[in-house]
Formats: sequence, structure tokens, C-alpha cells
Amino acid sequence: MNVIPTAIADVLVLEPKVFGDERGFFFESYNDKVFQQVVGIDPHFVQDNHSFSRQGVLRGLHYQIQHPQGKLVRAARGEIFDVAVDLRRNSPSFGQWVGYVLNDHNKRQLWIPAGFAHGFAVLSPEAEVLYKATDYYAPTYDRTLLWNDQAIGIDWPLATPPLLSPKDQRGLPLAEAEVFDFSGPPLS
Ligand SMILES: Cc1cn([C@H]2C[C@H](O)[C@@H](COP(=O)(O)OP(=O)(O)O[C@H]3O[C@@H](C)C(=O)[C@@H](O)[C@H]3O)O2)c(=O)[nH]c1=O
Repeated sequence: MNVIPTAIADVLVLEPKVFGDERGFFFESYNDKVFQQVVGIDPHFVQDNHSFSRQGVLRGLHYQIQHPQGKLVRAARGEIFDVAVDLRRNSPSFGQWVGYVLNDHNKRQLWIPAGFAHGFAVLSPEAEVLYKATDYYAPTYDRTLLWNDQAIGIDWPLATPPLLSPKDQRGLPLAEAEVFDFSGPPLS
């Protein structure tokens, strides 16, 4: 497992070791012991999610203001630009974002602890995204941060306007969004 730090200390890119042979490939997409060693926390993942989207779809930026979820994200098919925005009010990186290309070739995973908004744009004709979450879906507390808020300034690699859900079209800019009152250490 190769661990790549990002500009936001608590967000990490994880690169699993892939074993290729004439049959194809094998890799451990999650190993609890290794995760604890490289990330330094003991997560309790309780939900696995799987979504399919077509090119140009953008999902996000989502967070739960109570029962915040840490997420371990990967693209099992296709390619996405995956983004985390720090919403921990007292964090030195509050309001900052990081974004990485995750695809079925690089097999990179993005670890996003609780306290962040998360979203992704689909760069390939189709993409299937799998992610683990450390808390359950809690629709009452589900919030959407506006994907193109100028104050955040995410540089989405999109040639045309994205396809958004009605909920995501109504996302709030950072200045109006509810944010988290903790700054860290990261909650899993
Ligand atoms: C997220 C979620 C949705 N749903 C249902 C509610 C709704 O009817 C349908 C579609 O929900 P959404 O439109 O919120 O799906 P989506 O836009 O894919 O939401 C997801 O986006 C990415 C970026 C995330 O980070 C996730 O945490 C989640 O918020 O699925 C669940 O049953 N469980 C869940 O955990």
C-alpha cells in the first residue's frame, strides 16, 4: 500500500498493491489492519455504497451535519475526479479542497475523514463508484454544498456543464452552509 499525502493533512490517497498475471489482477480493496497502520485511525465502516453514473454527471458536494461520515472512495469502473472540501470550522484548511483522478487503472482510493463535503464528476463514458462509510445514511442531516461556489473554487476538469440532481442544483455556497464545529483530530 502506497500512501500519498494531499494538501489537506487528513485526506490521503491510498494506492493498493496490485498483483497482475495472465488471468488478470488481484488486489485487496480493503484491509482493516493495513488501513489502521497507514491512516493511523481505527475506522468503523458500517455502510458500503455503489453508484453508477454517465459521463458529465456530478454528484455532490455532500455531507451529513450530524452523523458525519468518513468515506473511502474508489472507481471500480471508469474514471472520476473526486473532491473533498474541508468543512471543519477551526481547521487550518477550512474551505479548502483537494481533488484526485480515481480510475479503474490507477486503483487509487481517496480517504476523506468526517468533517468534509464530498463529490465527484464522471470523466469516462460510464463510471461505477464504490465507497465505504463510517456512519449510516441519515437523510435528515444530509446537506449539499454548491459544487461551483466561487469561494471554494474547485477546478473541475469538465468541458461542459455537469448533469446534477435537483438537490445538487440547490446546493448552498460555503458562506450560507452549515459547517462542523470540530477541527480535529479527524473523526473516523
Ligand atoms: C446516499 C444514500 C442515498 N440513498 C437513496 C436516497 C435517494 O432516494 C437515492 C439517491 O440519493 P442521492 O441523490 O443523495 O445520491 P448521491 O447523489 O449519489 O449521493 C451520494 O453522493 C456522494 C457524492 C456521496 O458522498 C454520498 O455520501 C452520497 O451523498 O438513494 C440511500 O438509500 N442511502 C444512501 O446512503
